[in-house]
Amino acid sequence: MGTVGNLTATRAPQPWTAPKATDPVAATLRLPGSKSLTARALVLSALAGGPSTLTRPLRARDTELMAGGLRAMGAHVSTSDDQQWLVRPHRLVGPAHVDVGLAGTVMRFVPPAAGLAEGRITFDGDPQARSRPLGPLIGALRSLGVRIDAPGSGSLPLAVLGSGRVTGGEVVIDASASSQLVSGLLLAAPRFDRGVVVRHVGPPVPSAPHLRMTTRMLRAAGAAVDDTTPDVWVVEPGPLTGRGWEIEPDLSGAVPFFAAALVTGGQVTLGGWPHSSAQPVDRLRELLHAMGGEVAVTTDGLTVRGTGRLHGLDADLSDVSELTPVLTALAVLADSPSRFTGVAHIRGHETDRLSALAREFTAIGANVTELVDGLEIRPQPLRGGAFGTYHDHRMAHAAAVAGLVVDGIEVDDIGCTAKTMPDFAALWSAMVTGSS
Ligand SMILES: O=C(O)C1=C[C@@H](OP(=O)(O)O)[C@@H](O)[C@H](O)C1
Ligand SMILES: C=C(OP(=O)(O)O)C(=O)O
Repeated sequence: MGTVGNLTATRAPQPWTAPKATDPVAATLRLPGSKSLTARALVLSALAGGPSTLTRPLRARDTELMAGGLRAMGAHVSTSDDQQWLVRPHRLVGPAHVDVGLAGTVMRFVPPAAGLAEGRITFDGDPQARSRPLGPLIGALRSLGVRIDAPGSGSLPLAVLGSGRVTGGEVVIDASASSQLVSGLLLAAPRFDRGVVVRHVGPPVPSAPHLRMTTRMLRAAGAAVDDTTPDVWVVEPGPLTGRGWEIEPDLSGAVPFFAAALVTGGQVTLGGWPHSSAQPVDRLRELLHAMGGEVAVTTDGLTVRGTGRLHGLDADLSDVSELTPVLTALAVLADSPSRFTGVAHIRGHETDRLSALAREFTAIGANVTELVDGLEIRPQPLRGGAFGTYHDHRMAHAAAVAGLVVDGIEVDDIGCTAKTMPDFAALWSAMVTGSS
């Protein structure tokens, strides 16, 4: 295990030996709600004109921090019922402090909303959060009329000195480091005096499906949004309405479980899957199909079946970059090489994922080479050993997938999966032992 950056543990790391599968997995799972849908629903609800509910939200570190941040600024957010959270908007006021943890959603979605608060709202998070890109958002907010104190200029910590209103208008931003820089601006924009016109200039913006999720949810909350011109998003000023949000199961969180179906030649069904999804299920279907799996939506849910074959592939993963760690785990176990590109920006995710994946998989015998914007993987036999997570939940998922077929993969800190799925280890073990 290595270290990346200046890490300070906030809780005792919990080592975990990834369970090996003795049989093909066969499971029907109920997994928690989508992080991305829950985060957006919380922000839109806090900025709405009336109360909202979130049904089957994700309760995990990232979404608890989002609820906590909005609450600290004055919104009434009740999360006591696991099945339904209630948000009653209230005038947003400082002084308040928002702990962003390591959540990109909190650090990029809440500062634009804080511009609408009256008073000083401070933001900071885990040590690793200070290396995640924030500069373009700080610059954009300043040019939209928000006063910000940011000693690091491009990173946390920062303070938003809200005046209770944001002028808004036209802004140019380089959002190649994260789609969240745009999503954050758009989510608060209906409440800006002049709305917003966001124009991206720079290398491509990643994660297009997450931007479509943002515009879709804004429209569902009553906002007028035009995203017909590539790299330009227009949000008109106007009220947001409170409403009931049905949160879908988290597709990205389900992917390690689906990967288990491919690796073991088994079958995993994700129950509660909606007929029409805001998550990139078609892209996932293409990728898993190309790697040898079969994906079907039935009345039982979203089912992935392994065929006993696991192939490598060349793919641009920019649309689904958060899947890179688990797809890398599949690729190291495949029968042919893989090349993943288009994901330079994941060096700014929870950790530098390209470097962490190359280092940790190499340490257990794999041949994984870093590219500027991706990874090259040539399958060869693996061995057990320590696997470092760098506080990154998806590194832990990747290790768990490899551990299905490799004895003795020791994950240094399985607790980091609490970021998006506090029960990951228990759900995983239940699937592997056949008790789910
Ligand atoms: O808006 C969102 O909910 C997200 C957008 C994506 O961020 P990037 O565009 O930074 O990859 C994704 O990777 C992240 O997990 C969630
Ligand atoms: C990149 C991720 O998270 P965040 O929302 O913190 O950016 C992720 O969950 O893979």
